[in-house]
Amino acid sequence: MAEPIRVCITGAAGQIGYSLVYMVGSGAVFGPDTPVILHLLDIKPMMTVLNGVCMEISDCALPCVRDVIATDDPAVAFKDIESAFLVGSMPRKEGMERKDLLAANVKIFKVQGAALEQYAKKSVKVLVVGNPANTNALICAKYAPSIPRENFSAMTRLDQNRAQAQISAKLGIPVTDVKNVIIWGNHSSTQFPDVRHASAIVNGQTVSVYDAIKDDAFLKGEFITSVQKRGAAVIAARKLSSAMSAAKAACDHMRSIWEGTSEGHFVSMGVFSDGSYNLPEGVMYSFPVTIKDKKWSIVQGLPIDDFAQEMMDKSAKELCEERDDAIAVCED
Ligand SMILES: NC(=O)c1ccc[n+]([C@@H]2O[C@H](COP(=O)([O-])OP(=O)(O)OC[C@H]3O[C@@H](n4cnc5c(N)ncnc54)[C@H](O)[C@@H]3O)[C@@H](O)[C@H]2O)c1
Ligand SMILES: O=C(O)C[C@H](O)C(=O)O
Repeated sequence: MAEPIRVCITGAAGQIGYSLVYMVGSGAVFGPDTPVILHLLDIKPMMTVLNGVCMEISDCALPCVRDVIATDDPAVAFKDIESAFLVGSMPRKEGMERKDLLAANVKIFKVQGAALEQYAKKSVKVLVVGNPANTNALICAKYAPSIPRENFSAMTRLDQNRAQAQISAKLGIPVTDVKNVIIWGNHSSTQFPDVRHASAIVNGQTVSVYDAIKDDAFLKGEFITSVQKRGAAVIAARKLSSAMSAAKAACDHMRSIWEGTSEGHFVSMGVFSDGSYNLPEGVMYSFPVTIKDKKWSIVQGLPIDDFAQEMMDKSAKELCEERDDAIAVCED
């Protein structure tokens, strides 16, 4: 067996944490032959609950789990970690937008950025799940200046998975036969789920999703809005925000970083914008990326029509506003 990897999960006593600790412990992210030492962080009042989670991890008898450290101290939680899932923060309730969480959550990511700076390995890969995820990731990176900013990313993989699942249902094909669906922009209702560059295997042939569906009105209308509003639909139904699917997406995201993307495939994640596709720099924007040796590169040169550029710009504008609000909150 390989050397163990120290992996931190924040908000480990919460809903997403409950699914995520099991998935990471079962080898779904770093592989069945890589042992993990789980560093589980939550706040002091949740330590009894977290203790119960630890009992259950033990009772799962997971072969990959070498040790579990449960704590309310970021100094302990982030010590020498190589991978971090930053989940711990408040979820939205029915009727709220994710950016309504900014004032409550962004300071958590300021404090945790500073703690990562002090205690984590400089090579740590940090995935921000807590909402508003793109802007929280931006702030977290800002307060961890000695960790390369490319090591921070925000989760839009759940949106990608949702879009992929919708296309597979529409075409009546397995979800694995749909590839290269893109999520552009913010993990919010301004995101742009884009299938212009996606392909699918239909009757044994690889075809463009656009040509296979042949329904411009659906792809520019209902498809986009249903992905944009899926999180709210789950909250309306469950009275709680998505958890199992969010944990699965977080695992997919981190596994893509660890394993890389395969030839001809790309995935979407919120990363530092370098101004590609005429979008503003200095925000965490979800782009299609390929990944090799744990480093992502934005897929370049995709043809973008006027409809797409308008959608992409709208989400960029929202991210610039969120960034300015977040900086103001942190400097308060
Ligand atoms: N990016 C995405 O696709 C996506 C998907 C689903 C949920 N989310 C977000 O993930 C976050 C967590 O959702 P949940 O359903 O697990 O919420 P939850 O309330 O069930 O759990 C959150 C946990 O975080 C803990 N916590 C709060 N502040 C903390 C801190 N400073 N340090 C460590 N832990 C802290 C809480 O005590 C709680 O145990 C929310 O912000 C939610 O909106 C994002
Ligand atoms: O919608 C939410 O608030 C939770 C999460 O971001 C989701 O997309 O399900």
